[in-house]
Amino acid sequence: MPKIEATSMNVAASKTQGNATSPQAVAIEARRSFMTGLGYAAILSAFINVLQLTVPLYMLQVHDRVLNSRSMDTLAMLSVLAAGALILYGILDFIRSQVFLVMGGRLVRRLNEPVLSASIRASAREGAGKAAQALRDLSDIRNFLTSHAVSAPLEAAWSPIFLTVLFMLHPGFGIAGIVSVLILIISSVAMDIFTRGLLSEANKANVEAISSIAGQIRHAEAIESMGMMAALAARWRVAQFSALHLLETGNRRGRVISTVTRTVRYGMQLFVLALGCILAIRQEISSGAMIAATIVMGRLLLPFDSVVENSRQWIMASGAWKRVRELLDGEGTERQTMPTTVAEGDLVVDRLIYAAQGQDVPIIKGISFSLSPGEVLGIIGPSAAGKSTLARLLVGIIKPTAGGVYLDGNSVYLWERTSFGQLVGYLPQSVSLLDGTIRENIARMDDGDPRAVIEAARTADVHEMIGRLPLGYDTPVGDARLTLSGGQRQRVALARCLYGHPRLIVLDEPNANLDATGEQALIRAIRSAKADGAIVIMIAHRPAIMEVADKLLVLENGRVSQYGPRTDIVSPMTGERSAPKPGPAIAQGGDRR
Ligand SMILES: Nc1ncnc2c1ncn2[C@@H]1O[C@H](COP(=O)(O)OP(=O)(O)OP(=O)(O)O)[C@@H](O)[C@H]1O
Repeated sequence: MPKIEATSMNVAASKTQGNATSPQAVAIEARRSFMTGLGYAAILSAFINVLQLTVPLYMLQVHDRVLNSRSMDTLAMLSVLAAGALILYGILDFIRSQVFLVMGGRLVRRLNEPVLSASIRASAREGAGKAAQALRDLSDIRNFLTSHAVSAPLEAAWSPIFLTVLFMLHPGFGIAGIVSVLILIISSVAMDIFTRGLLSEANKANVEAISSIAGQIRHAEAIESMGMMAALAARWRVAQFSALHLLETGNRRGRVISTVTRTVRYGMQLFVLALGCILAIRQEISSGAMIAATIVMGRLLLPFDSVVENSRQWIMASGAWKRVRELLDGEGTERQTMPTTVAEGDLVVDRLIYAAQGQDVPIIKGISFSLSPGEVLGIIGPSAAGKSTLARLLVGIIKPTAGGVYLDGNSVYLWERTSFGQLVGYLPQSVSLLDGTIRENIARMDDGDPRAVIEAARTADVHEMIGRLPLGYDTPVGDARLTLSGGQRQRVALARCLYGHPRLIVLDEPNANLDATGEQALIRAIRSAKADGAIVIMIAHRPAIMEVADKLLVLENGRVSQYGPRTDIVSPMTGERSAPKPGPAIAQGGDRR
């Protein structure tokens, strides 16, 4: 999504740009706020656990006091107390659920925009489709925080309350409780050891498989027309197979452990009942104590069982959080946060070198040139010479490995993105419109001033075409809709590029889909931008539009082979030489790899 990056069309992302908080700081703050919420929930859980003793204590009292004394007053008083305690329990349980709800909502609200911006940037940088996964991860984390799985460990942490009550009822119950808890803790550790790795791998494989297929589905026309469906389905099966295999193995192991755990839990409850029975027969405890101990034992073991049962959700949620953190940590704080909205000066490309991540051989191998406002530069060269990479460097999407691109003295890469977007128009090689109306697309996904929208459309010579559409400027467009032809899309994208009189315009093959009329309109648009004082850089294979260029730069294998006034350059396309002249030194800085 390079064009989004370059023109900062994303309103949501843009709003985070203005404040100085780094994505990492937001993530740390979100985590801290989560831990604070967890602290409150833990305190509430202590009271909730105490109040869970209401039913066993009520039973104990009814059995031991009311049945012996046959006192209705005592029963009424105990019932009122128990009802009050249960109401309080309900209220606290509700408040605890709200704490998790608020925590989940707050976490998502805080991280939504940084994660969206980071996803867009990661996609622009690395073409990483899986960056979009982070947004799904955030939603999964929120769902996890509102599920029961999250509170189980907090309840388990307060198990000493129940153990104390069991010891008070009889030491035998207490010892049975400790043994049961130890067995369940061993179960949950075993669960973690035997399933965590598999489930994390399965989750990772699944995320990668879905990201990859989601990317392929976008090319539905090619898949359908050229019968690639079967081959694609086979690849999908293979990708899914490995994820499913890991998932099934992990789940099977988990199922065995949780079945054993549950059986142990029920067994220990029965044991406590039998023990209570023996103690009651020996008259060491009352029958009420026997029943109360059974219930307390059930309450003691339930959260441990729940921890084992829900461990998969914990593993998935921690995987999701890890991916979100990695995305935000990879963001870096290298962009400036101060908006700069003025750029009256030259564009200077200074000894620019760019090597893709993990590649030793640079794509751009030391380029230098400069352009003044009102100058138009045409970049030509064979396929894979590095023209589009240079265009992406010129609009600050990717970070130079060495050297830099400066507009009015400011680095285009470091520039705060929203203000930079207002000064820049970029038409990427593969044009895509965003989901929204034509008006919104031209106005860079804002409502935009209608006069400015129409002015940009007129300059791109697309105003009349839009007028003939059923809904005019309100016509919905986007990659998913086939409302416009390739040429029409390119011209709407050109209008978006020209919107707001940008100072720097970079056009990557702007005439690729245009007919002769469209090409003439494009030439008029470039002349108008030039007259307006903009710096225009255009990349083209077809020579027709180069007539509007003041200078030409011939790029070959990442190096400038010729640079100078248009009339002096030998065209690699036609082989014509207007006025022979060697490429000037300014066009050949940096190293020569
Ligand atoms: N992210 C990347 N990782 C690795 N190699 C890359 C990356 N981006 C571009 N390249 C390589 O850099 C070279 C230049 O690519 P680029 O798209 O800039 O060429 P181009 O001159 O615009 O080509 P064309 O005229 O065909 O569009 C190509 O060999 C391409 O494979």
